[in-house]
Amino acid sequence: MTTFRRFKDAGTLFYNSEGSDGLSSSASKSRFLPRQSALGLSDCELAAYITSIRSLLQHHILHGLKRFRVSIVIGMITTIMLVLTVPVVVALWITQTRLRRAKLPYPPGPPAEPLLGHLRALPRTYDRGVYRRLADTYGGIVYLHVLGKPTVIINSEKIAIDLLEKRGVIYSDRPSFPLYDMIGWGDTLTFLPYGHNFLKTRKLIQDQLTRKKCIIFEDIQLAQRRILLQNLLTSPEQFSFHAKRFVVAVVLEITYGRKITSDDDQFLKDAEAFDKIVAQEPGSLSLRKASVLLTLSIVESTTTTESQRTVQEAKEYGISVVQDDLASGNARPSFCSLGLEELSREQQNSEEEIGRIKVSAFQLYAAGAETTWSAILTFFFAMVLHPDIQRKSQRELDEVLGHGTFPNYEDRDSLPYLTCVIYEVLRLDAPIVLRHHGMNGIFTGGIQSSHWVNLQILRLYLGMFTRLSSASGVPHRVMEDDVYEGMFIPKGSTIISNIRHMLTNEDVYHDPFTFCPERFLPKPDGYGEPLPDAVFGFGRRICPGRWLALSGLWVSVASVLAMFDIKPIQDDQGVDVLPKLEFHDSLTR
Ligand code: HEM
Repeated sequence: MTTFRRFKDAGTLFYNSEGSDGLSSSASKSRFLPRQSALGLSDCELAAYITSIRSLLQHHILHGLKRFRVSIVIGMITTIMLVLTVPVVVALWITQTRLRRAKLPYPPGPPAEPLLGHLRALPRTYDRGVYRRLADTYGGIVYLHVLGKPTVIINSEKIAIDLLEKRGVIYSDRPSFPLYDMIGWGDTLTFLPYGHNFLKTRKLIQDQLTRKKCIIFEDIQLAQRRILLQNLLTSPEQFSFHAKRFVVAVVLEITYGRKITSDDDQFLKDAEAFDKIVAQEPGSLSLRKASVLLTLSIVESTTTTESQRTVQEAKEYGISVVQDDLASGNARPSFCSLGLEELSREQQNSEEEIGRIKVSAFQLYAAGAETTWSAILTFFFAMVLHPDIQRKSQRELDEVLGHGTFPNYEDRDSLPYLTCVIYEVLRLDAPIVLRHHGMNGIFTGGIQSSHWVNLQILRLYLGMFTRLSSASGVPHRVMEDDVYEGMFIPKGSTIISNIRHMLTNEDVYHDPFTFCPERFLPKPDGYGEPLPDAVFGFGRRICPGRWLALSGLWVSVASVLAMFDIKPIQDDQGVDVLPKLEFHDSLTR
C-alpha cells in the first residue's frame, strides 16, 4: 500500500513505498528526504499536483459539508418529530396498557362462565323483555360476552349520547353483517364500516336529505297522498297495501324521478321482489332454521345467490333508467339525476363515483320505504285502539282547517296534537328494533360462514342472540379501547342501543306503555316529556332520512285523519273485532 503524508514542520511530502509511515527510525528519515519525489516529478510539477489534489479535496469536503448540513437539518426535523410524537404514542400505549393492566371493571352484567361467557346466562326462548330486565338489574350500560366476543348494551339515552355522539369518532363503525353481505347489501351505507367510503357515501346521501332540501320533496308527497286517499276510499280493507304504495312511490320518485302511475310499473315490481328478500332473509329465518341452513351452507349456495341477483338487478335497473333519461334529455330532477349531472359537471364520473350513486339510490329505497310504512301501519292500529285520541286529533284538524279541508305542510305548526300522535306512534312502537339485528350480531367478529368449525361456533351464538335482540337499533362498533365513567369498553365491542328501553323508560316517560300523545305537549296542557329522538339512532350514524320520514308520516297521517274515521271491522253480530298487534321482525318491524 502507498500513502501520501504531509508533515507540518517540514512542509514537505514524503512518498513512502515501503508500506511503513517512513518515520519509524531516524535512518529511514534521512534516507528518504527527497529533493525530487519518488514519482519522478519536479518541484514545480509536484506543487501543481498538490494544488490540484488540494482543490479536489476542498471541493469534496465543501460538497460533503453541504450534504452534511442538509442531513443535519433533516435529522433535526426528524428528531423533533420523534421527540414530539414518540411520547404521545408511548403515552397512548402506556395508557392503553394501564387501562388493561389496571383491570378497570367492565360495565356491569350478569355473571359469566369461563369460555362460554354469558351464553348460558341468557334465557333460552325468545323473550322481548330480556333487555328490560337487564336494564332494570344492571342499569344504563351492560356488558356481555359470548365466547370472548364483547357486547355493550346501552339502555340510557344520556349514555348513548355520551358515547355514540360525543365520542362518535371511535363509536361509528359497524360490526360485520355476513348475512347482509350475502344478499347483496354489504355495500349500502347502513352496513359500511367507518372509513373513507362510508364518509363519502354518507355525505352524498345526507346532503340530499337535509331538513331544508326535504321541502323540495313536499310536492311529490302531496301528489302521492291524493292517490293514497283515493285508494283508501276505493278499497279501505287494503289499507296496508295502499300505505306501502304511498311510501314506495314517494321514495322512488325522489330517488329516480320516476312517477309511479300504474301498479305494473317495473320499479314497483322490483321493490316488491326486493321486499320479499328482505322479509324472507335473513329477517324471517327462524334462528334454528338459520343455524341449520348455515351449518349446511345452504344459504350461501342457493338462496343467497338468487337474492344477490335480484338486489343487483334492482340496483342496475334504477340507475340505467335515469342514465337513459339523461341521455335523451327527459330526466326529471332526482337524487340520481342530480348526482350524475354533478359528477359529469365536475368531470368526476369515474366508475367508482357512479357506483356510489347507484348503491346510495338503492339504499334510499331500502332504508326509507319499510320504516315509514311500518310507522303508518302502527298509526292505523293505534287509531283503532284509541278512538278518543283519533277524535281529539280530528277535532284539532277541524278547528284549525275547517271541516273537509286537506291539511298542507304550512299547517304543521298549527296542529301540535297531531304531531304528538305521530311522535307517540314512533315512541311506543319504533319501526327499527331489529330483533334480527341482534341475530346478525352473531355473525360479527369475522366469523366466516364457509368454515365448518366456525359454523359450529355460530350455532352456539345463535342460542344467545335469538333472545338478546328485541330492542336494538342498528348496532355500532367501537374502534378503540375506551373508558366510560371508570368502566372499560374493549376495542371491537358491538354496541347495541336499547332504543326500546330508552323510549319506555319509566324515569323519563310516565306510564310508558300507554299510548298518550299529550305526554309531549308542554305543561300545563301536557306532561312536557322529551320527544323520542332516539328512534332515529345516534351520532354519525343517525338516520339521514329522518326529515323525509317525518314529513311523509305527517302528510299521510294528517290527510287520513282529515278524510276518514278509522274503525275496527265488525263480526256478524255487529261487534267490533279489535286487531291484535303482532310485529313481523324483518329488517324493519
Ligand atoms: C320512521 C322512519 C325511520 C326510522 C324510524 C329510521 C330509523 C333509523 C335508525 C334507527 C337507523 C340506525 C341509526 C344508528 O345506527 O344509530 C337508521 C339508519 C339509516 N336510515 Fe333511517 N329511519 C327511518 C326512515 C328513513 C328514510 C325515509 C330514509 C331514506 C330515504 C332512511 C335512511 C337511512 C339510512 C341511509 C341509514 C343508514 C345510516 C348510516 O349507517 O350511516 N331512513 N334509520
